[in-house]
Amino acid sequence: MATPQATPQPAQADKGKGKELPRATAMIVIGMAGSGKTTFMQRVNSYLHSRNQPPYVLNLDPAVMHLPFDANIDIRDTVDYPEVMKQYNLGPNGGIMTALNLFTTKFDQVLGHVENRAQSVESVLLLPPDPPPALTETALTPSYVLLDTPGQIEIFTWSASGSIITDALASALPTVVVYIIDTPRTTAPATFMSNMLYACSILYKTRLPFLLVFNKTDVEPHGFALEWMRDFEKFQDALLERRRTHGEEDGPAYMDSLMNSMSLVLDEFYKHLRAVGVSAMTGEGMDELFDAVQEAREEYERDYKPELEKITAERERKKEAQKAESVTRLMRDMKVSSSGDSAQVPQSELDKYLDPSAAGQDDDEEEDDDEGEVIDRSARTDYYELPARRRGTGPGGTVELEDGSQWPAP
Ligand SMILES: Nc1nc2c(ncn2[C@@H]2O[C@H](COP(=O)(O)OP(=O)(O)OP(=O)(O)O)[C@@H](O)[C@H]2O)c(=O)[nH]1
Repeated sequence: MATPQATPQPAQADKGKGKELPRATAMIVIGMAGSGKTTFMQRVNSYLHSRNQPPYVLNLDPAVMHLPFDANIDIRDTVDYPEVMKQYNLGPNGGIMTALNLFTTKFDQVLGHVENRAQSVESVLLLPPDPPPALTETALTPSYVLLDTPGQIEIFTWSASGSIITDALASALPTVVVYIIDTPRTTAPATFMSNMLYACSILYKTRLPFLLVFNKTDVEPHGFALEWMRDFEKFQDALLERRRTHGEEDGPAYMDSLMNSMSLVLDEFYKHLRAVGVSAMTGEGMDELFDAVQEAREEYERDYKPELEKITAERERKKEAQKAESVTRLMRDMKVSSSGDSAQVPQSELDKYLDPSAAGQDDDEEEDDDEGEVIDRSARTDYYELPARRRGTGPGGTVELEDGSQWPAP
């Protein structure tokens, strides 16, 4: 039977394979509005807590009013979404996009927190001085990093910040894209096809291991979807049947021939996909989900990691070349200025070329930076003294540990 502890300890599982993979697996949860992402996050979160494996949770939706689970890092702590809308005169979607862009500029800090917690040894350094006895080091070293994304799917999947966040995370941790589908709303062949095309576009954009999660199976079992994915003739039969029973209701008849052709094209795509059915509401299918995540992690290690390493090396090479070019340009400019033909290069300019991180760091700017600091709520030394409400424990049901602290109930 599948359990989340299937994630191997790096010391054993990855020994002898070059650089050790972090113990944690990142799950980026993406889905159409209303597909059940938040409920799914809550379910996965409480499932892992019930197995004494609290995940490390990131909320990237700045507009969410209420989070029914604890988030270690919450975009709302760093970016004030209503203020962003007001200041930049934006509507709700523009506001979410801008808030995400602003947060992305701080994502190196987020990665710092995540990487520290994902490595078992370093995580000890982040433990509060008196962690409750019920929470052992293993429990505080997450095996899973969960990332909840904004409800408006395109804001994450088709924005530069979404790509930056995905790429950065994938270069730090084994990462899996979890695509949530609202099963009851996918029973019409046309809707199913649209959803699959969207999934296909995300897969090709991220190039990461991909997992289709048919949610709400308590309302509609996902068997029909698996059948359509396995056998395109079954999908084409369903299309014919739908046309017979619904007539032109789903659109003009020529759409059917388009979908017929697409089902053939997507046949190859389906072969590379893992699909599971879950009910975020009842908790059904969680074991199969973690089996599939474990398989996806192995795929990351086998196929994606070597590719990523190649890209990273190439990027480093380009950066070095750019740096060398800047220095050459600077030296040329300095020669001109020392001959008295133009103004001297100010020291601050020199600093910029020689150490870009040191450029323009006066006291005021440092203060501004502190304002947008990314907060790891769980790494605060006074974390356990904070009232449960401040720690984000929502009313979605909690369990009390031996020391009296609250965690989301399974
Ligand atoms: N029956 C059933 N309902 C579900 C399930 N998962 C989610 N829902 C319901 O679906 C609705 C949407 O769920 P959310 O978790 O808010 O969906 P979301 O994708 O986060 O929504 P946005 O944040 O708007 O994108 C809610 O009414 C949930 O109660 C499930 O497994 N079964």
